[in-house]
Amino acid sequence: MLIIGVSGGTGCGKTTVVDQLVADLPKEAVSVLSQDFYYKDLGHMSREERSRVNFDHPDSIDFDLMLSQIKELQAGKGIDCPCYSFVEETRLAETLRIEPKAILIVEGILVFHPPALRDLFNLKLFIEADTDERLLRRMRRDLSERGHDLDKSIQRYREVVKPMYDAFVAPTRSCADFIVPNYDHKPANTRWLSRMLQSEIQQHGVS
Ligand SMILES: Nc1ncnc2c1ncn2[C@@H]1O[C@H](COP(=O)(O)OP(=O)(O)O)[C@@H](O)[C@H]1O
Ligand SMILES: Nc1ccn([C@@H]2O[C@H](COP(=O)(O)O)[C@@H](O)[C@H]2O)c(=O)n1
Repeated sequence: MLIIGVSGGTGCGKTTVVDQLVADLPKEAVSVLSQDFYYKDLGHMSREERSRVNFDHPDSIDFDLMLSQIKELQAGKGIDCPCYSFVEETRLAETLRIEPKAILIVEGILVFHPPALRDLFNLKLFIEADTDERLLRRMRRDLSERGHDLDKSIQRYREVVKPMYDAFVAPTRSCADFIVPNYDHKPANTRWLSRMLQSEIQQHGVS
């Protein structure tokens, strides 16, 4: 199994780039894991308490579970991974079945932070967009999809998102094999990677 890590700051376009790659590859050959699936279960907290959690700090993610599930996939076993609601800000009761395939893409702002996870990747991509553009994309998404209001979104960005990006995300840029630009209305070029992965699949099969 080839494991590809995709990281970069919030709003840089990780999901967009991963979707592009998945669309270019046979669906039986690729599965995707998002770091977001592994936000810790905060079901024991009130909505008010959850809204004060720092969701950009590595401690907010259950990296132990994430690592053990990736290792299960590597061992050829399917996993039931947790599902997360951004609106409820906690884990949902349902799980998502993911089967092992030839290529596993793992994406998230902090996936290059824990050395044990970083070292599992055969290829590391860091997606890059201007900071102001990332902020604008994020605000639009927070308001339209994640149930945040404007004040909450601005406050979180100032107090948590930006300082945590500087402390935990930006320093991992240098460990990436490739920096992939994804500027405003200039979609990232991922054709080179799709071609490389297609030839890998042809040589080694889909599972
Ligand atoms: N090159 C681009 N130009 C304009 N908007 C983009 C571009 N890439 C992504 N977006 C938009 O920005 C938002 C955040 O992108 P997304 O892929 O979800 O980022 P991430 O997963 O890194 O947080 C989405 O609404 C997406 O459609
Ligand atoms: N309840 C939550 C949990 C996380 N976030 C934000 O999501 C960002 C990471 O996801 P991306 O798709 O943007 O990479 C992270 O910056 C958290 O602040 C949230 O808003 N609410």
